[in-house]
Amino acid sequence: MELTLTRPDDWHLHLRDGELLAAVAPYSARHFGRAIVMPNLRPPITTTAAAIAYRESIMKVTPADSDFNPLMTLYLTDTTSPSEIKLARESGVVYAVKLYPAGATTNSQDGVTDLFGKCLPVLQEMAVQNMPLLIHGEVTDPDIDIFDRERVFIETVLRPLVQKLPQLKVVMEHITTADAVKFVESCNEGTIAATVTPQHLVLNRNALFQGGLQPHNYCLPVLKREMHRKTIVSAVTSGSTKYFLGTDSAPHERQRKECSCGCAGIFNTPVALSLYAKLFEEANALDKLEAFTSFNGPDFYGLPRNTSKIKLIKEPWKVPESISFPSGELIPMFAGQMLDWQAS
Ligand SMILES: NC(=O)N[C@@H](CC(=O)O)C(=O)O
Ligand SMILES: [Zn+2]
Ligand SMILES: [Zn+2]
Repeated sequence: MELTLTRPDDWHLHLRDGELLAAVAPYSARHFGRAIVMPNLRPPITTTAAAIAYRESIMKVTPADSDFNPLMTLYLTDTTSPSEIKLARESGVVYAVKLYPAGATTNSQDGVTDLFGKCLPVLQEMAVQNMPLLIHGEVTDPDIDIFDRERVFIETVLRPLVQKLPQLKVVMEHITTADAVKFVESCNEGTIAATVTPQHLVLNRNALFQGGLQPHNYCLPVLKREMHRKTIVSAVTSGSTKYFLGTDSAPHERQRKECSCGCAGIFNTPVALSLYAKLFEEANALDKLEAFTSFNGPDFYGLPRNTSKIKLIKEPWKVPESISFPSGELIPMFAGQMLDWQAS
């Protein structure tokens, strides 16, 4: 079997910098037309000037024969100014602003400590500039069970935010719960949307402990119960335009995953399209795959859909065991396993 799709975009991607950037960028450029590039570097990308410089370093390692277009984001802090949002909009390079609650995930230590107390003027300016807010939607209170942090964030931050600023475009990134699906369904189309990763569609939390601790299945928000996975699968395969592809591919060098306190993040770019296709096939919804991978994202961002195509062929292939780069190696999601769909 063979499918031809409009070239997909990745609306949530970590490209990192330095050697890691050079190692992973070609994998994204091979399959995706554009990607929303996350700003959680050290130091984070908090200004338009830094975003422009970061984009140049991505372009330097993008293969010459690809027209991969990185769409940049700014990292929201307690001190981001409304004028920075104006600069970002005028740059034509920055397409969104990312909210990391301080302490919620990898490199979020410079994130926001009090969204309504510190960031309202910036959020208002974003609504005026039609600049989407992308959210890592988890509370950081250590007393809240880690499996409940998304649900509590929806109740305490997201719903009040949408009520206060109904004009602001919001993407709830990497949704993991039935609560998130219910929230997105209750909101206006075109204003609130969600990205969904391959891992949250094909794995539940058992995958963290299958036969022993599995660090390469560890990401944030952490995998949830099967009930949540099933609800997310139904939502994305329903044909709703509110959901779109965002891999959240988040590479960490092998030793930083396989150690006594491993980093959160799954390097899934090499297998992402393959897994999305498998999932839609199993749900008997292959006819809805292209909207999820290639239409809903650009439509939400108000950008043109890609014009070039990509082929997905149902032919078994083996995921590499590891991918080396000069100072280390990366273990991709499903390393060494056989998958059905191949993208080319
Ligand atoms: N998803 C992850 O587990 N990690 C991401 C950060 C994020 O997207 O939350 C990373 O940058 O490593
Ligand atoms: Zn996140
Ligand atoms: Zn991410």
